[in-house]
Amino acid sequence: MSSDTSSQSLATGTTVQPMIWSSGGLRLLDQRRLPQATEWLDCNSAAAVAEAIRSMAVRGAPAIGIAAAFGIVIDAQAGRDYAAAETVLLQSRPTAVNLHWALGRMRGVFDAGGGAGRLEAEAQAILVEDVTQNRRIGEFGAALLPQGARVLTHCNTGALATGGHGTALGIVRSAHAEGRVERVYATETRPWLQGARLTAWELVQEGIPSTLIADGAAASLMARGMIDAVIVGADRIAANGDTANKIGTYMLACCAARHEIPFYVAAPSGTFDLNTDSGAQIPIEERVGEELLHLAGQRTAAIGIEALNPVFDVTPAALIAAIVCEKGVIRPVGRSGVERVLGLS
Ligand SMILES: CSC[C@H]1O[C@H](OP(=O)(O)O)[C@H](O)[C@@H]1O
Repeated sequence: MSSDTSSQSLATGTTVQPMIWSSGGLRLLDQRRLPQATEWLDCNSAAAVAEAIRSMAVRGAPAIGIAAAFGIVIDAQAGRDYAAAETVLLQSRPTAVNLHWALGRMRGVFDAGGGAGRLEAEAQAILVEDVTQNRRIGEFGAALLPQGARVLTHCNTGALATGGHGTALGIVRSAHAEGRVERVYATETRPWLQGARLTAWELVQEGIPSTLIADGAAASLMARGMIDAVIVGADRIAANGDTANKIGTYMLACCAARHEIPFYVAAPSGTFDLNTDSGAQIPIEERVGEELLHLAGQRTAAIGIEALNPVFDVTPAALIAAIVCEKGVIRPVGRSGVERVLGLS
């Protein structure tokens, strides 16, 4: 394990790692336990990886895709049925298109006759490429920020949500390294608290000046002139630039527009779904209401109240100042810009 770990950390070049691959098994940092505890889940089947994704032990669009790719490798090495592994992984969560994108790459290797060894190489390539892409996103995104930027971000888009470095939080990391960031305001991101538990943990570890705020406080900070830019991640970007991301993102985009604050989306090209014309067709995951009625395992809501728990929403392209991907900055945001920057026109 230690040799694999060191080789992997050398490969990805990041300190915070949501997963460690050792031939025949995938170790996942259980993000449900952070920041209070650092516990690892050992997954020895595609089904176990799928359950880890479904239960959000591992989460974040790129990280979901990478974990699923290794789930395919585990079952291939064990001689289990390829289609069964692919199906159980595809069914784990509906919104993040990176899951479909990564499994599509693995399917391509398999259909071309690739065995377990080639599949393992493809999964490792997806992981290493993701970190490289995130660093490019960081460079492109940092250049958009003013000196002394005060940035608001939502959910967790850091190393924990990717193969390393992060997307929106990757821009923050890169901009901070250039001395461009004065402070990061992280929303707590109810109900799963990715901001309070995960983003805050990453920012504190990196020594980046940061402040946690309630989700409902974001608009007033904008109104008080405390925010220079909003940067969020994405789970699926439609062909016209409409973007699905953590619930509450659309609200932030509306408030940013009201206060003429640039609203940026950061995502690798594997988050774009050109088969989906607009945000109206993006499947939005609804999770059990129990997640809303409880906090840290304690019931908080009145007994008898019903709960509605969509965990993503869609921000129309018109509210997005730019989408930053590893191939460049898409601005204005629309179908032609998406196709041009992705090299499709
Ligand atoms: C780097 S994309 C991370 C993306 O995924 C999060 O959702 P979840 O924590 O439910 O997987 C959120 O939408 C982030 O923007």
